[in-house]
Amino acid sequence: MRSGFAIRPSSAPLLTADQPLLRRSRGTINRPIRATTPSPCLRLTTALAVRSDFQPDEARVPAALQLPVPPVSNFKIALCQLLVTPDKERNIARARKAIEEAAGRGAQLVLLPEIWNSPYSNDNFPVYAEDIEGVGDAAPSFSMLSEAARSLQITIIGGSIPERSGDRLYNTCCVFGTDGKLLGKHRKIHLFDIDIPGEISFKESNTLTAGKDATIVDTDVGHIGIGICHDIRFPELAMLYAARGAHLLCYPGAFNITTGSLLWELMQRARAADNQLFVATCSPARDTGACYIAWGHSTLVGPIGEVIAMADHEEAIIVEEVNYSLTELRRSHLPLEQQRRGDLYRLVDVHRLNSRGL
Ligand SMILES: NC(=O)CCC(=O)C(=O)O
Repeated sequence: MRSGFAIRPSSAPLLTADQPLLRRSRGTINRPIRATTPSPCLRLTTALAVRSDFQPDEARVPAALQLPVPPVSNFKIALCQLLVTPDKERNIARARKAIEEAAGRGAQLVLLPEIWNSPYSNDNFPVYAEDIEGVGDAAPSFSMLSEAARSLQITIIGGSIPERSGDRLYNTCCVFGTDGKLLGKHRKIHLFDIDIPGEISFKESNTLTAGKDATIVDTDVGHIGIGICHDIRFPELAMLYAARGAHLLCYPGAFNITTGSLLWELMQRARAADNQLFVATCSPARDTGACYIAWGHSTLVGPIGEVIAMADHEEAIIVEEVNYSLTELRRSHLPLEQQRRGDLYRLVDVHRLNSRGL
């Protein structure tokens, strides 16, 4: 272990590719529904009626895009669960070291936590914010990520940092390609405003402005839909990414210890299972002395909602394989896309509808 990060072996997938998806021996799955076979004529009528009613293509407006062939069939992803301190320089140096270690362990994609360069608080956001369109010293976190991606020739989803743009602040995730260029930028679209008396009260909207765009980035390791923490609670965003042909969803996130235990894993597994794709999350490590205590437990989830690897709450680097053939396999077992009821419900991708042909 070169850097002193705790490395936790990944837990085994709940199901592997050669295991049956559903248990066969119990329940009603294999039981005949009818005691008698209906006449061929009746069967044909039923089949036609079902087909014309279902309209699966219309359940996504515009219609879902075909899943593009990914540029790689499998690759290693690293989730760098970092301890965040008030010392910004230290945070940047520590993140750089973690990225290098992850690349040394074969990661082609590195994911960092939400707000990793600053303590997570409304007082600190303006102090640690960077103007990522500025040059040189204006954005040391941004510059480090770009340099690391280029020199290590990996893709980096740079967690998030407070971004200053004019007189506004955003919670922003920058994605860098293997040449160090910025491929895309996601500004958190669902701000985290919560008030559970006696437990937790936090209002990101006191200092931050919500982003206006869903962000899907075309990288060397596939089409990646980006959300930041609270964004994961909104299934529509993940569905929209899936309909735009995402291979993987990445959520830098800092759930808290009140909601984290019940919901952090559940949200990730639900987004993965709903959409039959991989979901990766990355949290800061837990610091019980901090004003906001992160839940930790950065996770990689596979396309039936199975946990492939999960950190505990201390600092750690998880390096794990993403194998896209599993996505194809799961979708062939259970073709949800063809079973949708466009006659009953629809998801409208407003931007794609308006811009036609995204
Ligand atoms: N930083 C966040 O968005 C936290 C979200 C969270 O904890 C939740 O319960 O939602």
